[in-house]
Amino acid sequence: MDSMTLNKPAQAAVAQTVKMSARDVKVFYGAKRALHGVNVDLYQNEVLAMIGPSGCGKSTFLRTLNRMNDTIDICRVEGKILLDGEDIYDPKLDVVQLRARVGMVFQKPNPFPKSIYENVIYGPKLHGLATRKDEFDAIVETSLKRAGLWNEVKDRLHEPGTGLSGGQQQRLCIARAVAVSPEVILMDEPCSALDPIATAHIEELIDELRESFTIAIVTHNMQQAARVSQRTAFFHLGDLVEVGDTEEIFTNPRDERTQGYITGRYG
Ligand SMILES: Nc1ncnc2c1ncn2[C@@H]1O[C@H](COP(=O)(O)OP(=O)(O)OP(=O)(O)O)[C@@H](O)[C@H]1O
Repeated sequence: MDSMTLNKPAQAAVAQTVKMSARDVKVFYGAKRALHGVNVDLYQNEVLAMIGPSGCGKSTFLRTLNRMNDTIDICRVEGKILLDGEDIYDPKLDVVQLRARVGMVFQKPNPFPKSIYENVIYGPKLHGLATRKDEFDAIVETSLKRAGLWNEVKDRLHEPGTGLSGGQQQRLCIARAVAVSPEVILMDEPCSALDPIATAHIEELIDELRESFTIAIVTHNMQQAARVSQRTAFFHLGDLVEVGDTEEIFTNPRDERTQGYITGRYG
């Protein structure tokens, strides 16, 4: 069912409200084609995991979803990416606004060299979401709470974000992403630079964030994909080979390439 009803509760993943759609998405770096025509929907209040061997195009695809590929000169995107049914590659579309609606968390925690407080209010300031100090204070508190970081930093909000541990920095980056109230959050291997405890913390957080956002996560870690996602997409050599319920993909994949990857035969 592709109803466009918004503000559904977490179990909406079952009802499958489509938030974003990729239609025959091809990506080229110069003459080289990195994606061969990807079709997939992202459902509201769902975590979609993207897995596959190195170089298969997972990150390239993730970056098409908020036009991060625009920053790469030789990169060209064909096909359609729809957000709430609207083409995000429409030339009239404001890319800064798009990235507020579709936020991103990167592999390496990358807080700005500013205070924890300034990191969180950076986006809201840029987008004019608040003007008064009490409004910014409220955004900082809510965002840090959502990112599971408030209790650890509430007494040192004006200390540098770069002084936090790696796991805390990544949660600060998540707080920075949620501070602008995005609808979709893209995560590109958000735990690969973190230890197992910090990783477990982020995974729990992803599950909580799903109640409010649509999440797409690229991961090399198949256990992580199995733990955090409701659906998984398997990419191979620029093709989206199959996408389905995570449990199904990991226990009963349809394609032998998926089977080969999840059983460790390659990748
Ligand atoms: N900026 C770029 N310029 C040229 N080619 C690129 C660029 N970024 C990616 N590619 C190529 O596109 C293909 C897909 O790369 P991509 O990084 O999307 O794969 P991936 O599945 O995310 O890999 P990994 O798991 O190693 O991060 C690869 O062949 C890669 O070399």
